[in-house]
Amino acid sequence: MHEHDSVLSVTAPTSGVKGTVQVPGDKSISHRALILAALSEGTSTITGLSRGEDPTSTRGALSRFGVEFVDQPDGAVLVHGGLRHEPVDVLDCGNAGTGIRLLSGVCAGYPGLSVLTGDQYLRRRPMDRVAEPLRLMGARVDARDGGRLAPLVIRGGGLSGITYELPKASAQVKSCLLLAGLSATGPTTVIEPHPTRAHTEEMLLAAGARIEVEGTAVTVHPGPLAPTDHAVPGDPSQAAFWAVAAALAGEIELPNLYLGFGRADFLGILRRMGADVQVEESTGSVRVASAPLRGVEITGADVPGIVDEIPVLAIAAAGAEGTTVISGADELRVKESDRVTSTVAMLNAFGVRAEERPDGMVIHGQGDAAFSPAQVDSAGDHRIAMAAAVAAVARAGGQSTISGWGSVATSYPGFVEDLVEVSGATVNLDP
Ligand SMILES: O=C(O)C1=C[C@@H](OP(=O)(O)O)[C@@H](O)[C@H](O)C1
Ligand SMILES: C=C(OP(=O)(O)O)C(=O)O
Repeated sequence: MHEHDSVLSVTAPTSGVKGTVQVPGDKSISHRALILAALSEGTSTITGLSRGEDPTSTRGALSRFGVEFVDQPDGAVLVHGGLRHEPVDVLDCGNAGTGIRLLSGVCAGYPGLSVLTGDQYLRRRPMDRVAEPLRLMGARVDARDGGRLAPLVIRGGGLSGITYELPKASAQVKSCLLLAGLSATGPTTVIEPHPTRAHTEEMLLAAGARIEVEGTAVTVHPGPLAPTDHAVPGDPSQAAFWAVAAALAGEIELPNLYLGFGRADFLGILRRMGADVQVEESTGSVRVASAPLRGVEITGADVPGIVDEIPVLAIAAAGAEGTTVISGADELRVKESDRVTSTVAMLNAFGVRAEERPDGMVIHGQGDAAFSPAQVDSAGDHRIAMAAAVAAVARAGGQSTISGWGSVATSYPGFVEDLVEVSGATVNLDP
């Protein structure tokens, strides 16, 4: 896997953005579709799968268990599921936090030895959040740095169900424990401090698992999964880049998005800022058009629903009138980069005044005033890179450069093509 060090130069026209973008298949749902299909005995079909490097790493990891994936000419993927043997090699999860944490649950449930690792960014992210509860279920889990960092070594099997209160809201940790719970003795209950995206419990239910949801408690009962056909809808967190570009300068249509629980809250934030947002729930279509924006307050209860969209929402805040204060967002510090630091550094590079706080940031919006063209370092983080590209085409005249552009391939390999299509920007990619 590359080290994500290419440089994108973007020279923005002054006409803003216009058009329709079909964003890639949802990354969260793609990881889960691959995992659930792999866990069921029989053949599942996945359509609309994200071709980003993150889900592709999950697919590669599952193939180490003997799961077969067959690409069809029409883009669908057939999955001949069933974990046939312990993984024959290290599971390289690449850049994907979702991949390594969900797969840890799978490995804990499988009676064999698994080693999970990832790239330099993933190896800095906390894994004790899954290691500790998996140990409580009876898995033997060891990891670097006193059990905190990947590589992780898991000796799975023989699990007992537990009731576990998550110390922090995390759909990844919830999902890890629910997946492990499929092969435990007795039920496993996960209690969340704030509700998070519900893909795992919804998709497990569709695959025949016994799932109970009561308030913020989700319980899974052990049992086999049935092969299922998964149609992956468009990724709302990728649509957020175009929604912010449109809110600042233009108009964009975004068809076929997942707008279910915990994923579309950025649209509510953009509305609160004053953007013109139209949603057609039945088709998952969203249309966003520019309007004068104003600063908003974002607090801890908002964060799980917009956790991945904050870097690009910060660009909207930078182009708004007034101050935006984001608090309760300390989880941003343990993503692909420290997104409090990298988002503030990106804003400052564009000439926008913004300061870090321990659990968030303060952004001094500059209303209609243009941003300065910038040299931005993505810090190896796809969302920082794409948010910077949005700032460049929506508000910064002249040429901006974004280093570490290669990280975008983890989630949105076709981003540059879509950027050129809707903005008419002149781009140059220096590998
Ligand atoms: O479950 C998921 O698919 C995800 C959960 C979130 O992470 P946390 O669970 O760490 O909050 C999110 O940031 C990530 O991009 C995808
Ligand atoms: C945090 C993200 O992903 P992950 O945790 O899967 O690396 C993301 O896509 O913004």
